[in-house]
Amino acid sequence: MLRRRLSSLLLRSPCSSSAAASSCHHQQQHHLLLPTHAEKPPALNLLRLFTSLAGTDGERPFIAFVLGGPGSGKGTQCSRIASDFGFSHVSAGDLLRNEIAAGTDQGEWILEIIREGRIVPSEITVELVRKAIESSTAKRVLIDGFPRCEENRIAFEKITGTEPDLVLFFDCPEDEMVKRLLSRNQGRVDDNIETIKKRLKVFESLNLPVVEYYSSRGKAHKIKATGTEDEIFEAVRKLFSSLRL
Ligand SMILES: Nc1ncnc2c1ncn2[C@@H]1O[C@H](COP(=O)(O)OP(=O)(O)O)[C@@H](O)[C@H]1O
Ligand SMILES: O=c1ccn([C@@H]2O[C@H](COP(=O)(O)OP(=O)(O)O)[C@@H](O)[C@H]2O)c(=O)[nH]1
Ligand SMILES: [Mg+2]
Repeated sequence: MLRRRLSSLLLRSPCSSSAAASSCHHQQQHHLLLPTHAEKPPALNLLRLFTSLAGTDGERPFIAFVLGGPGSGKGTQCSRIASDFGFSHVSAGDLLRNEIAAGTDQGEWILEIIREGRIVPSEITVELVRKAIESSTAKRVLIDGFPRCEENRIAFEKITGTEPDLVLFFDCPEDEMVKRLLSRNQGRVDDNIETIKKRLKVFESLNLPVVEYYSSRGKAHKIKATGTEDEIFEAVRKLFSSLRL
């Protein structure tokens, strides 16, 4: 059943759901990132694969993707994992907000996508994430809030030639996520009820399939994301303590 759903997901266009259709309106221009099985990664990217994710000792860092709905507590728990387990914390959302803060045309365009709760094209995010991993000196890296959809995942894996070692999934009920986002108070353009509703739809239709994909490969670990921050971190700590890092 899961396999049937996965294969149908992988066979169809990565942005074919209604929520995705609007999120990937630049799909035509990004044909190189689409997951046609016959397609080979561009030579330049293949070259990068051997240089960009390797540290000075020639090994890439341990990579954990941290996923969960908006407001599920990804950022909060990532900070704690980073300080207790020596991870570098790369937040894809923060990387995009840095682009906005830089005041470029591209930043303005990203702002509109975020304001509408849509997903920024992989071409931009994968490069930001790749550069952040490359410039980190840490041996362990958390990628918070990425990949957001199958297209992101496939583009990342193609361009970097690597898969995450672990995927953490914070499982949180929608009403709790909405409550947390409405009281986050960070002045974010997307923490309003209209955008939150769209983000929840995008999460369910596009991000959950990524979690299912990694579940089917035995890489995803689900953490119950309700309760206090401390309670949730206890479950996280157990998992990370059991890893051979
Ligand atoms: N366990 C928790 N209980 C209540 N509020 C929480 C909990 N974890 C995080 N929060 C708060 O909820 C909001 C969203 O958390 P955040 O870590 O930013 O989530 P995400 O990165 O998944 O959107 C923040 O204001 C944060 O302080
Ligand atoms: O890989 C990513 C990460 C984030 N976003 C955009 O940035 C917003 C905020 O992401 P962030 O992870 O900061 O939100 P959170 O889930 O933490 O509330 C998302 O809704 C998307 O519009 C994106 O397009 N691609
Ligand atoms: Mg966050």
